[in-house]
Amino acid sequence: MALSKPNSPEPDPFTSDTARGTKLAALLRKIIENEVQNKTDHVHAGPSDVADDVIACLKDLYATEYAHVRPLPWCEDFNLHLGEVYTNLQLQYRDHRRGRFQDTGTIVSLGDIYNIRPRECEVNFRSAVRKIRVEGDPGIGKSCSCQKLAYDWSCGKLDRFKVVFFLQMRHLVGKVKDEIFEQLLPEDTKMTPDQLWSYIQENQDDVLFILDGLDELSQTDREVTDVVDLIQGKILRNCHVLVTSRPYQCVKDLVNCHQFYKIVGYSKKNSEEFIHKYFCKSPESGLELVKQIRSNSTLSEIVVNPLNNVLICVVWEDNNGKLPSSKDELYEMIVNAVAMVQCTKIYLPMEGVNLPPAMEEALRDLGTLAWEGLEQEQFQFNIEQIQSKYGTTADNMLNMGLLTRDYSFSRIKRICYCSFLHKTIQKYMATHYTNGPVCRRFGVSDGPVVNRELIMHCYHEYRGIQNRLLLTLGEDSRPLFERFVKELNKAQTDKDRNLLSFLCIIWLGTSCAGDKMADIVAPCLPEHATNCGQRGLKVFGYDHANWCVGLAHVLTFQKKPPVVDGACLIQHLTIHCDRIDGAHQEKLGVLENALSDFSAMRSVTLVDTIADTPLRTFIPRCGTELVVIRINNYALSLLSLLSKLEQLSAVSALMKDLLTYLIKSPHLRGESLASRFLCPRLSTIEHVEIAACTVLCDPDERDVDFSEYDRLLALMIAGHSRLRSFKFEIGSWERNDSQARGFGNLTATLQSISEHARLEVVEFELPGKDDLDLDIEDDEFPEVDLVNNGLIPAGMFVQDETFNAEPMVHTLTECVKKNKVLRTLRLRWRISYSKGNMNKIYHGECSNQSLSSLCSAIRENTTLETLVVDGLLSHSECRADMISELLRNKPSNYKKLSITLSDSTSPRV
Ligand SMILES: Nc1ncnc2c1ncn2[C@@H]1O[C@H](COP(=O)(O)OP(=O)(O)OP(=O)(O)O)[C@@H](O)[C@H]1O
Repeated sequence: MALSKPNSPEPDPFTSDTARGTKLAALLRKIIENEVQNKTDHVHAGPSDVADDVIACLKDLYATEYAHVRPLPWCEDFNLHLGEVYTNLQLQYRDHRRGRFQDTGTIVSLGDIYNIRPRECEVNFRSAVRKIRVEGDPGIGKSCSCQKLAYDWSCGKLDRFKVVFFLQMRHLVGKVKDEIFEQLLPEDTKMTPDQLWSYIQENQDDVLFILDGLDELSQTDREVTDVVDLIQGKILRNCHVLVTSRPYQCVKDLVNCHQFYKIVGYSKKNSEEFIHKYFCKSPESGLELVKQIRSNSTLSEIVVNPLNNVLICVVWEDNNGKLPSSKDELYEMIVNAVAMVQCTKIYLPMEGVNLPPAMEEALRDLGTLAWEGLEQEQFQFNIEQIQSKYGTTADNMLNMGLLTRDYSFSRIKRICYCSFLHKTIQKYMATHYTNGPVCRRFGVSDGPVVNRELIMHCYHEYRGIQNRLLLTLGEDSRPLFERFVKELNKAQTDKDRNLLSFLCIIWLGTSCAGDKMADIVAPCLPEHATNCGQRGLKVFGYDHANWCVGLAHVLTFQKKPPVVDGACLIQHLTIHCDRIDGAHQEKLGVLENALSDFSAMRSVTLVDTIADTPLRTFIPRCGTELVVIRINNYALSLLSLLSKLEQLSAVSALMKDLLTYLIKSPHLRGESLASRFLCPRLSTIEHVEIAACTVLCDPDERDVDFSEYDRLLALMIAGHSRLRSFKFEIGSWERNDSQARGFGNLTATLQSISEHARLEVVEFELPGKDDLDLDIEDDEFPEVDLVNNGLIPAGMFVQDETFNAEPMVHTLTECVKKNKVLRTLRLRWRISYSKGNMNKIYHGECSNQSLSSLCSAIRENTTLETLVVDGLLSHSECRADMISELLRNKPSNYKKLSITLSDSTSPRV
């Protein structure tokens, strides 16, 4: 370390002093000489001597002040010594290659991470591990573990490091170099910040920085500090850093850390061990508490969290064996106890068992403070601001004990601030002690009717805040959801009910604990769920994905028996697919999982499926009777529709394969097994409707012959053995390739229909022409002449194509002969001209003999009630006569019988 030389002595100002001044001069000289001597001593002390001084100061600090935790910071005399109460925790290690957390076994405190003796082959690897990230939920013991690590070092248990700096991120306001002095060292430290920094630079491998609570570093401080550079190795790259934060926070800053641990709290054994340590002076009481906790599953879960565990001990101790059954109840008891103590202190008489109004008011204002803090992710509050905002109530708020007063760590600029004694208590206060602010951001009011306008306004105006709040509160937003349900029950019209249920599901999907709160919302939702936005509500894109997640939570809850008596299940689903962004694959996966075995869903309507809409996500594998696919606003790509159809049949094809496999496996006693378990899971879809206004060919894809559709339609019909009705409607074909045939040849489909045992209604409505998008040369199609000759309307080109309808007429005949369940069969090929396009119009041809066979089959069929065949065959005198003859002697079972021929006088090119 480079040390500067002492300055040469200044000329003596006192040599010619008068006698009166001689005494004073001598005194001053002595002072100056002492000062110079001090400086010289200091400068002559070696670097390691002064470093030893810093190390001694740090060890002293960690062994005294930092050796205690104060679980209830408002109780100054309630300190627990780490050496007595620290209890092992469970840590998990994240395997970088697999990306999953695994139990660590031997690592039960942060010190163990450094004390593991590396195997020889790992030495190099371990020395490269310098930046360690530790995450954990609130109250799980991150700070406590950091304190213990520093404490252990002060006791000589971590001698692998010469120096350990423990910095709390919420107090960090400047560069690390200065913060070490601000937070940790006394004013008379023998080193300057620059000297200590040089020492650290020269001894990097021997220095450990413990950085606690990176998530608590404010945005403003983040801009001035270099702590993130330290974590990322941009400065002091060979120093060791252990940094803690709450889960999923500051991910970007921490992503390159070499190792990643998660603290998951106490094991059952640890939590009991802590209780015994806590009650070491009254072991029977500890034993009784352990017994009570063991018999209460909610409490057993709660005490995994060390903060909750110590609070339960306190409540148990203070309440003579009365125990809360949930975290909310526990906090309620604590808050009550704290408020009561305050009343006693300030001689405020209780009103029976109730708190006096002044104290109630203070609690409500604390709720408001808590809420406003959460809204801005603020956990520390300026005391002066509280005093000026809350006036006379401020004293009670500040002194009650729910807020801890603290000074900023800086010893130079001391600011007094306060914070809730724990962040989870801030959340609890925000949701329990305020009727106003939280609900107000969601438009939920105390009025007797739903204020629809207000709810929509809040959604538009405060969606960001709503989002943040739901994420921050987690399961603590239960009371908020209870309010939503109250509002839902107030709804008098379907419009209001639909709006509120839609938003409730979105909010559930936004919350990080939506799965745990679905029980509140699910019983009150209507039977029909849809993500169709309400008039006037502009739904944010990501909220459709949140809605999918929320719906998944509701369905998962509704699947579990026993569902609340009288509560209805969601039975109909309408999804506007174009609003769900395919980028949210993960969220769609959550819905697919929940929906796949949800047997109560009777109908699914998919509106405006787009190219990447996965049908399987939205159609349960069992129970659903009706599937409707309706494309209103989009011209659908041909191949996309093909793939949709394939998926739809794949659902049941898979089941069929499984069934066949089981039936063929004698050792499984397949048949009975299959009928008991698999048959009910076989596709239960009874009705399918697919309607698209326009089918387009993707410019990059090849056009496909209609026979490709025919094959898939046939497959689908055969795959859905319980199908009772099938409707398929396409407005128009738009094609690039004039060679590919668009006319609906339904040979395979009709074959499949004729063999189907249940199908009663089949309706096809298809275009009898293609709209071809061709580059038409003027001389090839002299439009003007045609128009002038009055053959076609202006701007339209028509090309006729003859189509061999013989096979289709034959299969139709077979179908009408064979099938005895079909009641309605409509096959329509419409021709409507569109301006400006080249139209290729199909004219079906077949022999008179085939048509005659069809007419006979129609006459002999006794089960059909409606038969319409429209535009399949082109006009000829003979065909027209045969059909008139049939219609004149219409058999009595037909309510409607109609066969029309396409117009032979269509304009010709
Ligand atoms: N290992 C432990 N042994 C004994 N008590 C513990 C332990 N860990 C935590 N505690 C108790 O739980 C309380 C809360 O723990 P701590 O403050 O470390 O949580 P945290 O994870 O840092 O929370 P936050 O994220 O809110 O800062 C401590 O004050 C202490 O009383």
